[in-house]
Amino acid sequence: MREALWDALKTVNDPELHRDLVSLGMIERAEVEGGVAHVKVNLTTPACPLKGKIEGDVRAAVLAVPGIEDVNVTFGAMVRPPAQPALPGVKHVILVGSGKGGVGKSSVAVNLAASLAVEGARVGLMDADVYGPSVAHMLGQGGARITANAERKMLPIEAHGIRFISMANLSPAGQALVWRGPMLHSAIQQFLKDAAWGELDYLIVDLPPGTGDVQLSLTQTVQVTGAVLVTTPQDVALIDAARALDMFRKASVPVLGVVENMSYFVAPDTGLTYDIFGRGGSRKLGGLPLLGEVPLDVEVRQDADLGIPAVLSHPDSPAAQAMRQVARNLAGRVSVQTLSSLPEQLPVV
Ligand SMILES: Nc1ncnc2c1ncn2[C@@H]1O[C@H](COP(=O)(O)OP(=O)(O)OP(=O)(O)O)[C@@H](O)[C@H]1O
Repeated sequence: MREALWDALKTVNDPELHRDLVSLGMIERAEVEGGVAHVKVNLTTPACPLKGKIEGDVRAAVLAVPGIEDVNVTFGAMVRPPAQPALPGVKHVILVGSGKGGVGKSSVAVNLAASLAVEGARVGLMDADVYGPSVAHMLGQGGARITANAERKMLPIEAHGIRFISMANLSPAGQALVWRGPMLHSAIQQFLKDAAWGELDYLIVDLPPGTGDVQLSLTQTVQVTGAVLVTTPQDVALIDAARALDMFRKASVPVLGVVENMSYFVAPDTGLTYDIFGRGGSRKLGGLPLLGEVPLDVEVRQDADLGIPAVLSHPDSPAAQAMRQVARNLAGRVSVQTLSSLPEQLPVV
């Protein structure tokens, strides 16, 4: 019976990886007791966007085995590291970039990090937007100061389940930075390598807008899993987003997808939808996977100013729901990219 159960599980494919759950090492436990099958699936990310589909497929395949009357499916999750992890203890470094400023890149980075943390992932957030660091403010920690541990490594600040480091927590408030390329390069290196990040599944990096020194430094300092491009749908933002896309491609950084922010607006009084910047415009960006369309929502702005990500303070709002879906889709893309480059038969984790 046990063998028949495993054979049935071999027929269930991960919908994105198009490989069966057994060869992907995702079945942690599969037993039959008194006609009831107990199956534990170890997902490749706690933020798996296809958990419901996988559960349905497992149930259907297992219940087709003669003698099995019921099935109990449980889930665990472990984010798989790439063949070469980004930093010791850090599995994936994900850059969040934009061509144009003010399109909501930091808002997306903060809400992405908070969403992944809510799903159960260990998440860090590095504010590499050294000219306009806003992450600390958006997490309600603008006044906090970074301290060092006994090994003289910077200790990330913890807020809302996220460990983060921002220049805003190092330099006196309100002072402009006038650093040039080499100084920026060493600051970025220190943020990455001289910080006690600990064990992280995802380190999200909020880049400055555009295509400059910081972006280059980052891609040269660590093995980056990929980048997310944030844009609004209007042409003037898309032109700059295309430049950022070109930069990532030249630096051999895979672009995992695009987030269309301020995609549309639903009037709270009438319920009418307005495509203020031309919803769907980001599809013009050369066939990149669309991770999600986030509406303009006054709560996103208010919550950022109050220092609590919208996905935490207004989880049911359409913008928060869209951000949560962006995070799941991103986590799915990271898993696909990581597992498609690994060998045929993977060990069970
Ligand atoms: N979906 C949204 N709905 C409403 N307001 C938003 C939304 N996204 C971002 N904002 C607001 O727009 C402004 C710019 O957002 P944010 O700072 O995240 O952009 P950015 O692209 O990181 O900017 P910069 O170029 O300064 O780094 C902020 O006031 C933010 O609260």
